[in-house]
Amino acid sequence: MGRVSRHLVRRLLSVADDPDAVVAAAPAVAPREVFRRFWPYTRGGRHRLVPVLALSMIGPVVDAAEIWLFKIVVDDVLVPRDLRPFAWIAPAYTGLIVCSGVLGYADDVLSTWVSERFLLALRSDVFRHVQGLSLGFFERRRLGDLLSRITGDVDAVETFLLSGVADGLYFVIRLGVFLGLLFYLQWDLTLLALVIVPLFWYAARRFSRLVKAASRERRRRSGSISAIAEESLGNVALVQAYNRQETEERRFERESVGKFHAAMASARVRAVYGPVVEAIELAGALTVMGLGTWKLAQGQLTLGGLLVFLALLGNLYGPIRDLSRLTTTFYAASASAERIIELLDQRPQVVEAATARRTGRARGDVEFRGVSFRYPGTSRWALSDVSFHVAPGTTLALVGASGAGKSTVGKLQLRFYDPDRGAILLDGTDLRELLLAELRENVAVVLQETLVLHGTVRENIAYGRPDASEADIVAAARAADADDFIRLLPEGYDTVVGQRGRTLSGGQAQRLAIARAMIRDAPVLLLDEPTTGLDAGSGRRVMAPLRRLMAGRTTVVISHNLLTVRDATSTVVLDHGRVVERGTHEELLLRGGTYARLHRLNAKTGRERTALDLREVLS
Ligand SMILES: Nc1ncnc2c1ncn2[C@@H]1O[C@H](COP(=O)(O)OP(=O)(O)OP(=O)(O)O)[C@@H](O)[C@H]1O
Repeated sequence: MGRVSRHLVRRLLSVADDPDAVVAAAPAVAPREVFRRFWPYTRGGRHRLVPVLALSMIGPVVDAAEIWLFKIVVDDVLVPRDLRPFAWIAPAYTGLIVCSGVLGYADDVLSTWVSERFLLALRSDVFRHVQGLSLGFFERRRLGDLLSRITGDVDAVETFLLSGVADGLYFVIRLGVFLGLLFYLQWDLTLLALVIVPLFWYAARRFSRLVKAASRERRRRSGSISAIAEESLGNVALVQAYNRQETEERRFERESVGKFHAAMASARVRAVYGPVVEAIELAGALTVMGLGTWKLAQGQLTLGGLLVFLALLGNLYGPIRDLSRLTTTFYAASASAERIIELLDQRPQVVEAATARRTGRARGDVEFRGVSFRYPGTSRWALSDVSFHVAPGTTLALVGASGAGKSTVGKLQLRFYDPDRGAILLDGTDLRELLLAELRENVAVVLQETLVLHGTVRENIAYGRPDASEADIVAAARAADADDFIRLLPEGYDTVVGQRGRTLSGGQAQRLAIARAMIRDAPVLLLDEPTTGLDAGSGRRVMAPLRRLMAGRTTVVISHNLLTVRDATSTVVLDHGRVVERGTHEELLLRGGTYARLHRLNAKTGRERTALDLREVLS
């Protein structure tokens, strides 16, 4: 091929590059590795693979028998014009068709069962794995892309491993049956027919590489499309309030167009591949036909024999062509497999020690001992040498300007991350030596963002303790001052609150979260700005239930709200990740440091304070 035409072909089949990708392509993985990784998921259905294969063997045998009957029709009925053999040929034909119908049905049902079982096992495992990853992973990844991998890409792995392999074996069996028959009929013609096989393989290899590139791009774009849809629709209020619909549409369209181009590139590859394969096939058939006709003229072959040979040849080239086409399908599916493998290769940053201890219910003694922490991939210390101690049943308030590291303390307390230096202790035991589930059982959280699930009010409260009784739920709601408003909802405790509690007010959602923490009845309580986002009235209303919740528990409260901070047994002031002051409210005021300054500032701004001031100024 000349240089110009080679360049033309490359352009025709190339996939456009995208320098500012929303979702990056997963690293390439060799097909053998893909098999090694996913073969174990066939465990549940492996015993049924044997009948599936046995059934797929019968198909080609039936087809071969049909062609053989055709030979008999030509040589024994048509050429001698003798109708007698037809009396047994007709029922034999019918029998074969019925037989292949029944077996085809069994094959379909069984192979679908095996595939779906595989998908069931793989999808559940991928979900379980992703759910077990640390918070840090989710803070860096795009949710939409994860969803696209768990749904779309998992399906493609099935193609790679089961349908693909089953089809491959089926084609090999067909190939074997027809090749055997052809050799039996005319070994020299058969050898001649096989001359083109290397050409098939060469074409398949060249094309499959192009198909893989296009498929990778398609899957990556699918991930980007889901990611953008999830982000735009998930923040629809922001998008609409700021009239950003057009920008979002453009972003969405850019990825959709990218997917379109990738799909077109893939179609072009396949469209070129089809005729190339046909040309190779034709070359083989013509050569065979030439030699066959010469043999017919020489009387070495009957007409029926030649016709059957050509019919069988079509059946031989079929599976060869299908096998080579299968390699392109394989490569396309392996692009998806790579995206799943990349997910499965993610290790949780926080791992439970093999020697993790069972502690049962903690007393609630919390200590940070010289804790320093940097978020993965960042160079700034979010916390530097932070130490404090909270005795059981007491309250520690964490205050400081925005970005000082307060929420980070909460994340470390829940062991969403491990400190780089120092240790966090619960009842004197390093958190890294505790069972993760047990640690979290001992800590209840109420966060600034309202964590409300799509479900009924009852389900949302019982999320804190799934075995809670109806009486427990109502008691928790009462203690959280939520019972009154819940009863006024259209269906009371059975009212469905939208995702993230969209059908509730901020204060109501917060009280629901308090009820959930209440029902959990954990010895340690973590409150991250529980009154932020609420107006003065709602904030005050939440205070009483909060106090009830805090009573008798070790509480770490991150707050800008004077009411919560004043109640605290002691207060720690953080600045740029360091503890700059500590003491009680009065001590800190007397000291005249940061706390006192912030307090004075707040007194000045008084009622006019805005949400922004609240982040900078302690109230
Ligand atoms: N997931 C993250 N990855 C990287 N850096 C982070 C991450 N989360 C927080 N940070 C950084 O760590 C620092 C401390 O953040 P943190 O959320 O603890 O502050 P904060 O005191 O709770 O602030 P605020 O009062 O505004 O909630 C900030 O500089 C922030 O940019």
